[in-house]
Amino acid sequence: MTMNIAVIGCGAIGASVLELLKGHAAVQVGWVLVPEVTDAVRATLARHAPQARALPALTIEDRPDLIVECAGHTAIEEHVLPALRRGIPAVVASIGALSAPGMAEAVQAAAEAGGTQVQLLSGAIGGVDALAAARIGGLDEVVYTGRKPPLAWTGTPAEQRCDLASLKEAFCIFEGSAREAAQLYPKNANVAATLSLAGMGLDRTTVRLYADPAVDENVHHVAARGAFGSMELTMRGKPLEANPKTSALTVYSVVRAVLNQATAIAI
Ligand SMILES: NC(=O)C1=CN([C@@H]2O[C@H](COP(=O)(O)OP(=O)(O)OC[C@H]3O[C@@H](n4cnc5c(N)ncnc54)[C@H](O)[C@@H]3O)[C@@H](O)[C@H]2O)C=CC1
Ligand SMILES: O=C([O-])CC(=O)C(=O)O
Repeated sequence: MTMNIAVIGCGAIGASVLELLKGHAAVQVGWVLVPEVTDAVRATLARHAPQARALPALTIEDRPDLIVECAGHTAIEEHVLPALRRGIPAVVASIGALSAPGMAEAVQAAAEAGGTQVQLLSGAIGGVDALAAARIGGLDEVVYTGRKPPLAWTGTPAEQRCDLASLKEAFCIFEGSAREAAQLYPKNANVAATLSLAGMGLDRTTVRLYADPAVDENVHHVAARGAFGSMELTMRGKPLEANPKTSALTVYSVVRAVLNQATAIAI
């Protein structure tokens, strides 16, 4: 049976997800939710998902089997909560949205009210499975360091901390909790929120963010220790051409999650 999904967002991630799901036997994209149906959105749909309807929100008649959020923090309140309340399951990329006061509780309440589930994606990071398992035994420390080229921090508070264009060496633009990082850098610190929700929580996970002219990838480093032992992981994610803030692995993580819901064996 074909699963009929709604994709929220048609930017760098959304468009690539549509491209990868194009023609897939198990999944059809029936809806693409965007604030405005621009020429760029129409062109993307014409290329990759001509069967999909682009609209600003689902109507009560629209009932996808799954909604797939790859839009931004505001999409959680706008689209994910109402869908969950209607019993439509969701997969979510903008995990940092759960750092806003009351939002994690609101997501949980909406899923419980609808008798459904929301999956928080691993996105640009790996090792979330290990960290979430390690949490069961007890964690003592989780430290996340995110390092991106200066350009990836344009349009963020980093611009007030340094002159991104003239940086000659790595500059620490943020040090603090994952909660604060996710609030200040909603397009760059979703990974920090994911690791903290899997591990020690938004307030006890140490986060350092760097603008680093020496890297041309998005470098994510996690160090954790606890009853299980310790782990250390470095991801060097290639940025998407359409958005240097976002690593390509995020797209593959979205597609993996969708296919895992649509196929007999999930991995
Ligand atoms: N978990 C992870 O590892 C990562 C998560 N992300 C999340 O994914 C989001 C999207 O990333 P990109 O595609 O690179 O961004 P983008 O800026 O290229 O595209 C965002 C798209 O979503 C649309 N959009 C924004 N707000 C919306 C709303 N409330 N409802 C419907 N559509 C909306 C925009 O119009 C645009 O089409 C990021 O803002 C971030 O929250 C991004 C990178 C990694
Ligand atoms: O895509 C990435 O490298 C990570 C990212 O932007 C985020 O954590 O929000």
